[in-house]
Amino acid sequence: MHKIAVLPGDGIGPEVTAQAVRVLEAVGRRFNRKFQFAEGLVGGAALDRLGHPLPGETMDLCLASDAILFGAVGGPKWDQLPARLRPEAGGILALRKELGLFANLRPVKVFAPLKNATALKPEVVDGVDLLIVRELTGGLYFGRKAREPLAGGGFRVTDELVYTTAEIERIARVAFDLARKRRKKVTSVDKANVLESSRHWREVVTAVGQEYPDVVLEHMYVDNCAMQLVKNPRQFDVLVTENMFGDILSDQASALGGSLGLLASASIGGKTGLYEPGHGTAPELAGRQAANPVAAVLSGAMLLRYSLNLEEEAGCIERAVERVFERGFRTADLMEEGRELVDTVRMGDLIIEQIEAG
Ligand SMILES: NC(=O)c1ccc[n+]([C@@H]2O[C@H](COP(=O)([O-])OP(=O)(O)OC[C@H]3O[C@@H](n4cnc5c(N)ncnc54)[C@H](O)[C@@H]3O)[C@@H](O)[C@H]2O)c1
Ligand SMILES: CC(C)[C@H](C(=O)O)[C@@H](O)C(=O)O
Ligand SMILES: [Mg+2]
Repeated sequence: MHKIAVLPGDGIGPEVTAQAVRVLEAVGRRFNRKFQFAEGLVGGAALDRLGHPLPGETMDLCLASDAILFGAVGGPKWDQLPARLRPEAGGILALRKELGLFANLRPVKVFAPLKNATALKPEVVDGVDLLIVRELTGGLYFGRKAREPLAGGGFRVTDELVYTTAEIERIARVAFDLARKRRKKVTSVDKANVLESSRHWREVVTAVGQEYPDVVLEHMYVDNCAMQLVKNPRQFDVLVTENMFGDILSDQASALGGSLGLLASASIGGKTGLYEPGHGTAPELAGRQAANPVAAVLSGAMLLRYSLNLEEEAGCIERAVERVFERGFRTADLMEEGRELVDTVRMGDLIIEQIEAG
């Protein structure tokens, strides 16, 4: 029996998470695995009901589970609150930190049937298969923050970017270990021409790289990387980078696949892995079953792979998704002429159908 905590959150979070749960149930039936799902409140939904974006009972549920399936949190309703009450800082960021989830894996693999769905030329994105390893519990997000009023009016505002050697070493090892199982190349992305933290990042990643002589290491400035991602994305295998750089580059890289609605992620390194789509709550789509649930569904596949060690089951979900695209079904974000438009629930149905067909 595998215990999975389900934290749907806000906006489209509950809609896409519902499909991910249904798909996991279908995989359970097909492979005779028992998954026990237990839902918890998080984000704005938790704040409205229980007064905190990460209530103690949700934390307890996460700690008592084998893995966590997370939707998305936040929205305009809660944007003006102080940080500790905001669904983002007080909810998902606090949860990642509490659980020690320092490594965030965000794969971007372009599905062959979708190579015309991007704004880029199909020959640029065809065959892209890269993995962003984003440091998740340090860097610019978690340094000292301040807002000090100035005598003459206005403020002096601060966000510090802090890393220790050990924090850089451990994320570098995750990247090199994963590269070993892939095409054996790591691109470390930094801003070492300007930032002291990046200068040290580069030294430490280089030193860790010596332990992996079979893996090619290159360093790239983040501004150049943003450009290279759209110009020649096939050059990349594993990218490893600071928290905020990884946040930005991963949304950008998702567009190679056609939509942010395809970007799955795994946050690992602590006791319990957390799996969430890379996108947010998309308030403009919420309540309409218009969102693409594939990022959430593929995050479920990553949960099977990284927390439960069920590789065959994970692969089954990934193949089912690809097959549904081959058959010409598209949610609105990926819609092209000559394809069939489906809503969130129908996309879930089609993936399940494919899993059941074997
Ligand atoms: N992990 C999280 O909980 C998380 C992640 C990102 C943003 N957010 C929050 O979500 C809220 C909205 O932020 P935003 O608009 O900048 O980012 P967003 O990711 O919600 O949306 C960005 C764009 O992508 C589209 N999109 C996102 N997910 C989609 C899906 N599954 N299918 C189809 N289209 C999809 C949206 O329609 C929008 O055009 C904010 O409160 C933000 O803080 C939360
Ligand atoms: C909601 C926000 C705090 C979050 C982040 O920046 O990590 C999101 O953008 C993501 O990419 O998971
Ligand atoms: Mg983001």
